[in-house]
Amino acid sequence: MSETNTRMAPIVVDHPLVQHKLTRLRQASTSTAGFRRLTRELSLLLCYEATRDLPTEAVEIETPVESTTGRTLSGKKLCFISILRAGNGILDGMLDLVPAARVGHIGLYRDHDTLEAIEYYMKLPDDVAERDCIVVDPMLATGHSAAAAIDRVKAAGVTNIIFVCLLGAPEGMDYMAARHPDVKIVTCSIDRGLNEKGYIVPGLGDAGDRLFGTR
Ligand SMILES: O=P(O)(O)OC[C@H]1O[C@H](OP(=O)(O)OP(=O)(O)O)[C@H](O)[C@@H]1O
Ligand SMILES: O=c1cc[nH]c(=O)[nH]1
Ligand SMILES: [Mg+2]
Repeated sequence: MSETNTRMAPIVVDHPLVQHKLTRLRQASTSTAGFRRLTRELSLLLCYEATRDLPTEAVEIETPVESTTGRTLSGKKLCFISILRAGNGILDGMLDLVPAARVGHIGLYRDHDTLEAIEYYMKLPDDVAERDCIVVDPMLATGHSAAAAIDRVKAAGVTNIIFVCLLGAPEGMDYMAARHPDVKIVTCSIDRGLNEKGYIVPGLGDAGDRLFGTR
């Protein structure tokens, strides 16, 4: 996969709280309830980073003491897009921080043999093209799922997209840089690579199964 010059550098959030929670999340001994809670907490912290460059505007307000000028969010409204099913684990924390955001869903699963993304569902808000979008999925392994989801989001007319994940592999980072160099990636870690089954190593296992207790 050739590298492009316009590749946007990924943001790896190395805050001590993030790294502590990520380590607990990785541990095989962490329960389903613990995994879900840690994912939600990490999502809040990732959302904080992903929204760092949102534009703001000055507004005049009255505090109980005097008039002052504050800043509020301006510009396009937000839409979170969850890649089902594991993306829903991230969505909860994001919505805690931005409760007014609209939400889209794209259903994809990885074919275990080919590692290609197979689509089974899509529902985006009617006005998605007028919004900035944050696409969420805990794992960026080969990058096939994220790239396929972002193809769909761009086809719906969205021009400003950020991808948020808990873990990325270098392979997925390269694939995204080639397919969607304009998309900023925010993650807790870029791990060593992929194993022969396409799992991130050291990773955290199958995020969907660990979130929903399906295996
Ligand atoms: O980068 P890739 O190689 O495409 O792998 C990442 C995808 O794999 C996982 O989903 P999975 O297919 O396990 O579906 P699930 O969320 O329903 O468990 C994960 O949540 C990503 O969507
Ligand atoms: O390690 C991985 C790779 C893809 N999907 C997961 O859930 N985990
Ligand atoms: Mg899964």
